[in-house]
Amino acid sequence: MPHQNLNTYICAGDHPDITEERKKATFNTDNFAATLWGTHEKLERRREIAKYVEEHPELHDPYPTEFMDRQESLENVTRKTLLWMEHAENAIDISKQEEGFYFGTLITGSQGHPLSIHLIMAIPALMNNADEEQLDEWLPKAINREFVATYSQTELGHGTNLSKLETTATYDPKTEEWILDTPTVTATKWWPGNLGKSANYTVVMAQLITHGKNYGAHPFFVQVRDEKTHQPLPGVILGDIGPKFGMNANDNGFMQFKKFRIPRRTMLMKNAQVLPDGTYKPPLHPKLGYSSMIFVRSAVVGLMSLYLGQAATIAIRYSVIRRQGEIMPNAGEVKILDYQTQQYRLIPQIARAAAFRFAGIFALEMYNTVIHEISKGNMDALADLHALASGLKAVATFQTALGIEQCRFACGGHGYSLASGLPQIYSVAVGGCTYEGENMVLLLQLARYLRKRAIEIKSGGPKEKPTELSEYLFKTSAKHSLIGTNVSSTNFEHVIESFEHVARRLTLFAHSKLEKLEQSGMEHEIAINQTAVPWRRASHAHTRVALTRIFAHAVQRTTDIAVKEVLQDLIKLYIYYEVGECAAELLEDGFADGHQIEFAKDQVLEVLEKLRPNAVSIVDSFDFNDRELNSVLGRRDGNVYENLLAWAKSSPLNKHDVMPFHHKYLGKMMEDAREQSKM
Ligand SMILES: CCCCCCCCCCCCCCCCCCCCCC(=O)SCCNC(=O)CCNC(=O)[C@H](O)C(C)(C)COP(=O)(O)OP(=O)(O)OC[C@H]1O[C@@H](n2cnc3c(N)ncnc32)[C@H](O)[C@@H]1OP(=O)(O)O
Ligand SMILES: Cc1cc2nc3c(=O)[nH]c(=O)nc-3n(C[C@H](O)[C@H](O)[C@H](O)COP(=O)(O)OP(=O)(O)OC[C@H]3O[C@@H](n4cnc5c(N)ncnc54)[C@H](O)[C@@H]3O)c2cc1C
Repeated sequence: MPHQNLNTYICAGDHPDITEERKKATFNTDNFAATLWGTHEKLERRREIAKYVEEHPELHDPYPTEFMDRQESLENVTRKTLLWMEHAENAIDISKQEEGFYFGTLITGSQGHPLSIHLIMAIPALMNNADEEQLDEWLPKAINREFVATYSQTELGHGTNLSKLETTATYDPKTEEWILDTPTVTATKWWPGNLGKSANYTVVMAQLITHGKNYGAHPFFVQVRDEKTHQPLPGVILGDIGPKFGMNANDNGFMQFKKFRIPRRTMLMKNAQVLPDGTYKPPLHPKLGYSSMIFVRSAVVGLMSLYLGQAATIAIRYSVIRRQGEIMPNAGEVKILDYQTQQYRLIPQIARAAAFRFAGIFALEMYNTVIHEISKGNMDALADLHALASGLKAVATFQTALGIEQCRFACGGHGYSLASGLPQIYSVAVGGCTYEGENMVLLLQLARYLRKRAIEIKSGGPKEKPTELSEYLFKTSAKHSLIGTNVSSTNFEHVIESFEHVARRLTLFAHSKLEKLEQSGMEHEIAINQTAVPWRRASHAHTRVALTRIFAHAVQRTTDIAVKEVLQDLIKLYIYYEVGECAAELLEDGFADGHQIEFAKDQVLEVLEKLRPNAVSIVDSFDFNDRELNSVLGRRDGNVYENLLAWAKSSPLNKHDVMPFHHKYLGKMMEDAREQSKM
């Protein structure tokens, strides 16, 4: 029997259709929100921070940013970023990263801001690559914002293949300086966020050459603009790369160096060093310089949960106030969420958002543990972390992008309007498929890891104790999948074991294909490329196992019984939906049969029906406020139509009833035509 008022958002003045939904909640939305955000205290802090932002109008946009041109939006977001920093001491506990991130997001929005890369990449890059003396010099200034830094790695000609970056840093022992140079057009740095106009310092990845030998790409910390005039320094050419698909409040830039000289100690020397005489000292691990990329990859998984959760919140709220068509003739128009197809499109997105939330927390915790171990000289877990972060980043960003598009489609015509907020969320989220390692490339990095495990399996077992998320690779499967034979609404172990079977089989399949090609005389690298598609499948399957295991642990740990019940419904949906996604792979070796796939599909429909009454309350539990959602369709009060009209009226085009150029063109055209017809 549903309880009254378990959804803590019920308010007078809300659209009656959305209030009716909230009254159906079977759980307390604050308790669910506390599970997602960590604790009740953290949830309370979110709300206090949001209230602070509401109460300070100077932190708001003067009018919708959708109506601004690029220069206006850059100026607006820069103004707000400064206010974010000024107000931080009053509004948040600045020692807590998540409070800073939330406060910043509420103020600056989702399209980027001038400190985006300074905070997300430049500071982590300094922390991971600068030695103690360098850190003492630069880190306090970076935190104090005495300069704005970015991270310049990608070039016009190369992004993925770091080994072929063309920017050079050639050491001159006579002056103890590096000479930075952009030898070709394709060596131009291209993409770094905030490099175009905002940043005056940057980490630069360049080929390190000393005594005539190239030691590969290494990080340098370089001043590129005058601290007073902000003009590019002589020998540095800088600019903005122009409008993009999204993130247009971010000035992604280009940069060229013309034999630009910088001191020896601008090379970041925590890992590798070059002595004054030019002697090169290699790092303990060749990939230590890539650590800040792993940080962002880990953080992006949680970020995707926010984007997908926001899109699902918008689409689900809208789907209960939008009425269109009838299910029973003459029974009145139904809420579009009552259509099974609408539920099938939207509710799995909530389940995925929850899965990415828990995986994001897991990945960042693992990152922190591994970096701590590295600081003690222990590199053992770096490869595991790189593999896991690569797989999770690739799968979460891809599925988030697809999921947001589903949410947009599900809102019909209004989803296509920027008033819905959905195109903006999509355009930002889909960037995650490319930045910080293109997804396919990252899945192939995970495949390298799986290949090593396949070799170990073939030679009798793991060389070292496998991680919790890879030990299944060394086990043997049951003869036949147990999907549907051990039906319990709360235990999905048998389904996860089926996913493990698929991942193990696809890994061994790709490996045996590779071996066969090699045995036929094909070179190893060519054979790797000839088996890349099977390896990609194995990587995706392995990541599915990780996502489901992490989700299942999180559900197990949940203590609030009513919340746990909803999470159990969500994981059930997540897991059986995934069975549908990998049905071909379960069937192709006969591990599962058609009845079992049919069973899983039925489970999806059954649990969708069960989740339907709780749908609004579940998205309410993500606890996004209207400022964060920036969506007329996703308004918490459900009053969509009058606000769509108000939004359209605020369009600058509607300042004039007649456009100033009307009589010059269309007016004249019609007038001329009328005159002519009289002749
Ligand atoms: C107030 C406070 C507020 C606080 C706020 C705090 C905020 C906090 C919240 C933050 C929210 C986030 C917001 C985001 C916003 C978006 C911003 C957008 C940013 C976008 C930035 C970028 O976009 S920046 C450029 C990234 N550009 C790449 O990402 C290139 C990819 N390209 C590669 O990454 C390499 O090119 C590639 C392929 C590995 C091959 O590298 P390669 O050729 O050197 O290596 P090989 O493939 O030959 O592999 C040789 C062996 O190295 C192993 N290995 C390789 N990598 C390894 C590694 N990392 N660690 C360990 N091991 C590694 C491998 O596993 C092999 O191991 P083995 O031999 O044992 O198999
Ligand atoms: C919004 C955004 C923000 C960014 N911010 C920054 C930043 O702050 N700093 C920075 O330095 N860079 C930044 N970048 C650049 C980004 O990191 C690169 O675009 C990304 O790493 C991909 O590299 P690429 O563009 O060279 O793509 P490519 O490598 O050229 O990829 C093109 C295609 O080739 C395929 N491909 C490439 N190599 C392989 C391979 N080995 N095997 C199989 N397929 C392959 C890819 O899968 C893809 O399909 C940003 C990019 C975006 C979109």
